[in-house]
Amino acid sequence: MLGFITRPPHRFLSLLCPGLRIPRLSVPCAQPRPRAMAISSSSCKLPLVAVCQVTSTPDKQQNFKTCAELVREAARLGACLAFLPEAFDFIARDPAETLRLSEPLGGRLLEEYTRLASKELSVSLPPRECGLWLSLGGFHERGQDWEQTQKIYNCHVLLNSKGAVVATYRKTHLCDVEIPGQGPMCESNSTMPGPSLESPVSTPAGKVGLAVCYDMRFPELSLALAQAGAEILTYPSAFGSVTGPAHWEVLLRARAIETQCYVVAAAQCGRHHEKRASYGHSMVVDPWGTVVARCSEGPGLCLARIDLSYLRQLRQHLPVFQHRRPDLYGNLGHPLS
Ligand SMILES: O=C(O)CNC(=O)[C@H](CS)NC(=O)CCC(=O)C(=O)O
Repeated sequence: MLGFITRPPHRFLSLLCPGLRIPRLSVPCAQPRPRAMAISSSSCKLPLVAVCQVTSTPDKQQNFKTCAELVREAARLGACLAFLPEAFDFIARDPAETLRLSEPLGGRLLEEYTRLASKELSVSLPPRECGLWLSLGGFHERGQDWEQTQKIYNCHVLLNSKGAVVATYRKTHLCDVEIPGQGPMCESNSTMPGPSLESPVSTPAGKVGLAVCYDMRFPELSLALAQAGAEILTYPSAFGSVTGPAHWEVLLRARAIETQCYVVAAAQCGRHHEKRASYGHSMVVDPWGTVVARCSEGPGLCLARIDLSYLRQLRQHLPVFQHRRPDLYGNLGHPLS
């Protein structure tokens, strides 16, 4: 069976999508393929997810336009769940601007996204089995304590296909780092750390565990989510351009291998303004650690199918969760409350 594990059949479903203007040809199952790429009709029924890559700027309206175009494209291509990166709403020039541009969850921007997610069901799209869910990976949220703290939360919001907020997770590890060559990041200047983890959420693609960007450096969090039932871990990001080449893919693949989850990482890319750029390289990693989809340079999206029977099989063949020794090192990532 090892051969099966190292070359899972769904590996061939990975799609490399060259940017926003995806040729229709890259739609899975939409065209004849060479034999090695053949997709059985049953794999066509596997849920398709879309990972969107953008370059947010301080211009909220323009950012929404770009994201909405990608989300519509994802829906048209048959995705049941689309992922947007951290700071999909905007990337500001300084903490004061970040605070000024922020909104509460009940504000206008989320209302627009609600309309976007739910509208996609009713307009003249081809009928789909699933609606379009949206992972909004890192909304600058004015929380209930805004008046007292004058600080925001970095909030990962999950909308269902009716546009309802089904889960929120507020980034718990804030990125206060000074990497030579990258410019200092001090997220806590404007942001409060979230108080708790969020239990994984059932979606049409599988059970999604919510995290944000810098959280990926803390395997305790991913283990906690996996032990709470996550099948897909999400790390919407705005990763730095120095740490990116060194750590991004290694961390994401490590999180996928050790939790035996799919890992979906929608990323910011390119130059946001004169002071800031991000690494890009949005990707989907399967539970074996294979990168099954990745975005090319610049704004765009890539697609991947989520095969939960493969995930379960892998967990049976390689039962690391049964081999843990909490008696030696404690129960890292103990179950969520
Ligand atoms: O600033 C905003 O508006 C949104 N937040 C972010 O972009 C955050 C904090 S500055 N970025 C990261 O966490 C990058 C982590 C990273 O690059 C690493 O772990 O190496």
